[in-house]
Amino acid sequence: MAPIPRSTPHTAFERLPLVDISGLFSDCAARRIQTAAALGQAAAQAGFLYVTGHGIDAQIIERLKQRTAEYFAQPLERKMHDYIGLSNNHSGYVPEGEEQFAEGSIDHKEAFDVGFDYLQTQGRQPMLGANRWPGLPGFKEDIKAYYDAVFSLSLTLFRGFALALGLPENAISQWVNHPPSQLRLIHYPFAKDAAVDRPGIGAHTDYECFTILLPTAPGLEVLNGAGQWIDVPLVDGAFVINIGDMLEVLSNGAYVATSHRVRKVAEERYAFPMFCACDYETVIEPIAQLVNPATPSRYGPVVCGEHLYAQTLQTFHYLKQRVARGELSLPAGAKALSSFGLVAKGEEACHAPS
Ligand SMILES: O=C(O)CCC(=O)C(=O)O
Ligand SMILES: [Fe+2]
Repeated sequence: MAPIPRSTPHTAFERLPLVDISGLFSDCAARRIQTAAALGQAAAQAGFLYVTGHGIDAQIIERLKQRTAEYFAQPLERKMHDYIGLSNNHSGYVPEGEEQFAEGSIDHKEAFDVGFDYLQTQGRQPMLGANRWPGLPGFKEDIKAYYDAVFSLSLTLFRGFALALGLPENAISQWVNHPPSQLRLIHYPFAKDAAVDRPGIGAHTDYECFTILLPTAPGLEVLNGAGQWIDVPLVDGAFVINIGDMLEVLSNGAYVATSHRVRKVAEERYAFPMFCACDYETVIEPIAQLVNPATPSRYGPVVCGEHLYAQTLQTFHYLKQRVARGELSLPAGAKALSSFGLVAKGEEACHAPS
């Protein structure tokens, strides 16, 4: 799908807006609506914002950071026991170079991908099943505690975005029961004397509805409406939220997926994006109430899980090999990479995985 003009262009913001979302947890509908309006305004103007008042326990966050640092400090051969290519549902360790968006471009990062941990046998999908957990003591418990906390926050945000779009509060969250939403634990090593100066992650938009990101150091940059890359410094106690391709489609372009990238790190850095999707079989297309003669439908439908899987099949080495060997094939009508969202002109266009 060719990029289309934005209905709501991003502004030339110089810093990300900050929204205190504590009002979304209120029993008072008027307060929820008021807070949702602030959330919607930031989503429309920048597509990227800080949120405070999210209610996630600081200890859960501390333990996530600690377990992640312990995990990546292990020798490579140990981490390769958890190699993502050994899983049936795309969870596990992602070594540097495993994921490639364009020939020759390798991001300087390693990751561990954690899925919804869907334990039922019925309804399993390529990106929805039981996680491949490493044996490291405490890892599963502490990472799962963070996943569950952020998943619950995502439901509150789904309701907030629905309200902000003038829809019933459950208009989107009704499709979020056991989605292929992935939490990535990312490690950007700092190699002061590295011969090759490689960026952390090239410019991209995220595939899903939105991402709840926790970074541990600066390095993230976001493209504003004037085409400038804006720094995202850390704000104590805040998460960074960004709109992804699928909320752009559901909102019929009211919110636009914002391009972002991670520059070459100046210190060791970790980042924890939680990519918030809808259930696998959800048809992602502009929500009917947002389509009218003044704002006709701007996007065709895609099936949520199939779209994520198709993008992943085209970027992960182990999956590309399985496709090449004829063991797997792209879902019918799969879109090429970078089919949604608007990426920086002249930048290598790529999408982050999910
Ligand atoms: O490391 C970060 O701050 C952002 C990571 C990111 O954009 C991604 O994984 O999609
Ligand atoms: Fe991203």
